[in-house]
Amino acid sequence: MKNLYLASASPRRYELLGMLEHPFERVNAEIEELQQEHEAPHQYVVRLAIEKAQAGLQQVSDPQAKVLGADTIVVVAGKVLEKPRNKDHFRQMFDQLSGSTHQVMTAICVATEGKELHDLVTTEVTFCHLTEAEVEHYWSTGEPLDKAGGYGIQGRAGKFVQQLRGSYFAVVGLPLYETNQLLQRIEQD
Ligand SMILES: Cc1cn([C@H]2C[C@H](O)[C@@H](COP(=O)(O)OP(=O)(O)OP(=O)(O)O)O2)c(=O)[nH]c1=O
Repeated sequence: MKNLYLASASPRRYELLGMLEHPFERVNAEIEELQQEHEAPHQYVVRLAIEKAQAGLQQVSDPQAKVLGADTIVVVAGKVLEKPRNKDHFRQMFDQLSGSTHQVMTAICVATEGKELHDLVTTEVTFCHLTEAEVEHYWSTGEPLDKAGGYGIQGRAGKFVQQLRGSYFAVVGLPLYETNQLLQRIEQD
């Protein structure tokens, strides 16, 4: 596959897309991430993935470009948890995550000149009950800062996960199977 671009600054997405073994370049796609009133979480995450792919497409001058955008959110009891702004915000988030099941939604979108395909992957994750000391310690590692829901399943938060139903890679930021399928479909259509 040629002319593939990844519209993401996420080091995780860069590494994961590399596993699909298609050569690609990175392109900048800064967009505003703000959930609108009355916008359901699944609509929100899909909209962001589409906006990232389209913003990336604007950046490249390649008419054959296929631009991949993705977005990940954590949803607890219907509410979206974004990246933690500070320690208090992080504590509030972990109050909800500790000892319960939440959803991680990752949307992906591939945009070309004139075509756009997207998909949504939802994974259920159950966290064990965490003590205040564990939550404090996890914050002090710095790992929560740049991650939706304030945790990295691929890192120190892996040990909090009692159960996962769905795609591990989608939780980390890029569902490998679904992304590969989307790239194949855009080639064929
Ligand atoms: C839940 C979870 C999220 N994350 C990460 C994936 C995403 O990088 C990030 C969610 O934020 P996003 O806004 O989806 O992505 P981003 O800002 O990191 O990068 P870009 O918009 O440029 O593509 O959280 C993990 O690494 N591990 C996890 O277990």
